[in-house]
Amino acid sequence: MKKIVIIGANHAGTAAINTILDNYKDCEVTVFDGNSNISFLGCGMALWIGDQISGSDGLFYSSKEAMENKGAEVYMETPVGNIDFDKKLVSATTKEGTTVTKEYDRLILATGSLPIKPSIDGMDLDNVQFVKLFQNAQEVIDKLKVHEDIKHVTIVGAGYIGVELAEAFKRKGKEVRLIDVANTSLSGYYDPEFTDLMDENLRSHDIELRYGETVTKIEGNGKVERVVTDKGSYETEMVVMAIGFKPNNLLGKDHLKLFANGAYEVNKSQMTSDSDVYAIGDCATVYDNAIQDVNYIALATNAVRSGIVAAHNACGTPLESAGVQGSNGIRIWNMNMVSTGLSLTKALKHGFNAAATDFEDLQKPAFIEEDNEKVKIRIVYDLDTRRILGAQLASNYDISMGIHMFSLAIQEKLTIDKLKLLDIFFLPHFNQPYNYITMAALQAK
Ligand SMILES: Cc1cc2nc3c(=O)[nH]c(=O)nc-3n(C[C@H](O)[C@H](O)[C@H](O)COP(=O)(O)OP(=O)(O)OC[C@H]3O[C@@H](n4cnc5c(N)ncnc54)[C@H](O)[C@@H]3O)c2cc1C
Ligand SMILES: NC(=O)C1=CN([C@@H]2O[C@H](COP(=O)(O)OP(=O)(O)OC[C@H]3O[C@@H](n4cnc5c(N)ncnc54)[C@H](O)[C@@H]3O)[C@@H](O)[C@H]2O)C=CC1
Repeated sequence: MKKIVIIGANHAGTAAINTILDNYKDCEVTVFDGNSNISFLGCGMALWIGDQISGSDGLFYSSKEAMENKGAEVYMETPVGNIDFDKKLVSATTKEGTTVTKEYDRLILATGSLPIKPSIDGMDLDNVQFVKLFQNAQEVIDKLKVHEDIKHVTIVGAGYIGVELAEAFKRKGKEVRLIDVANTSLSGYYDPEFTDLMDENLRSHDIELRYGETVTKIEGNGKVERVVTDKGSYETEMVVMAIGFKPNNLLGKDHLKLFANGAYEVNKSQMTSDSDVYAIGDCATVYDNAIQDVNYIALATNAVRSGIVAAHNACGTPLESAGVQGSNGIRIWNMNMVSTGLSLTKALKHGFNAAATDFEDLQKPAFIEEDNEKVKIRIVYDLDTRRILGAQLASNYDISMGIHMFSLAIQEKLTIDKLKLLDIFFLPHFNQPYNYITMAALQAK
């Protein structure tokens, strides 16, 4: 029996565990997780806080029992404190204080990420919240219920979590302020032509936007009373920190090769610099097809795929990841935005001789008078190689499926010219004969 130990049983860990248990009967699987729950979908947090779903039950898709029923030995609330990589031993302490030591043939690290915590005064005041775990969301919801004096919430970080939570708190009837060091929301994913649309959307729902400001301290008397930035001081009763994740590399940082931000560097088989150790999900790097190099992109989708890849390799079936494009999407009130690969801003920063081709039109012919919305598209490409580097779409119409084609185009190194005469079907219920993808591609220089 091959002994496989998996540390971390959230999205990446669960995918690896299930892949092993479903496909390899000759493996002994031991799982450790420091938390009390498995597979919490953080993507549902804003929906839960904003009362758009009835509760948190549907936000889990696996459990200790489900894994045990398939044959795994699962230790919950049992953080691993030490790994002896030479002797291949993992040691953890249970909630009751017992030490469990397990030997491994292959180890899979799925320890995820931790929210970035700025070193500023006031971080330990009451009502300064982080939003990563199920328990974090529960705490926010409980506080809003109990403390009716929390009328104003300030969110630091206008990335994906910050923007989604701005809508959620507004739906809860709170006054909401969004602060970011960047000059727009979602600056890591979209160009200003798109983020301007989102900011207009946020402003029209009375979200106070404070961009280009750095929070220098949080003040209060036991609990939060105001946030102070390099440009002003603002009264508030709750501060939510959402300024990104850092990889949780605590267990392997002194033994394994690390990426610039501390993530475990892995090859396309998810193998680390120690050939018996794999790393998956938010604690590991990805191969980014847009820049054609190793990168760090923390997304649940990457976590799941990397878990599947590592599981097969750890059990002896060679399988390589196809790489990723960082495809992502967001819906705020009725506005949908999706992107993949590089924005023009990012492409230029990476040194590409990049250009963008834009087009805006109705989704369907103008004679369709109902359920027909404007769509804005941008395709980013390399003027030297003609390779497609990224795409962005925005609309009140659900254009989400459109981005997958661009994801594949980047993965397969397609040129913008190949897109110009691509066979795209037409039916007035869906689109136009001169549809915006063709039109944007035809206009490329
Ligand atoms: C609010 C929010 C919304 C999000 N929305 C989306 C979305 O819409 N789409 C998307 O693709 N992504 C989204 N993400 C990102 C996504 O949740 C992460 O990319 C994903 O959780 C990564 O999964 P993971 O299993 O690698 O790591 P994690 O989810 O961080 O899990 C790591 C696990 O390891 C355990 N662990 C850590 N250290 C130890 C130890 N020493 N011993 C034992 N166990 C340990 C932890 O308890 C945890 O269970 C969102 C994240 C948040 C917070
Ligand atoms: N829809 C989706 O796909 C979602 C994905 N996620 C993923 O989860 C991860 C974490 O999300 P976020 O925390 O929102 O990270 P993020 O990277 O999306 O956004 C962080 C934001 O914080 C800002 N920032 C950084 N330092 C700051 C500081 N000191 N003060 C003020 N602002 C600062 C950045 O400019 C950026 O806008 C990301 O990888 C994200 O992609 C999260 C939610 C939804």
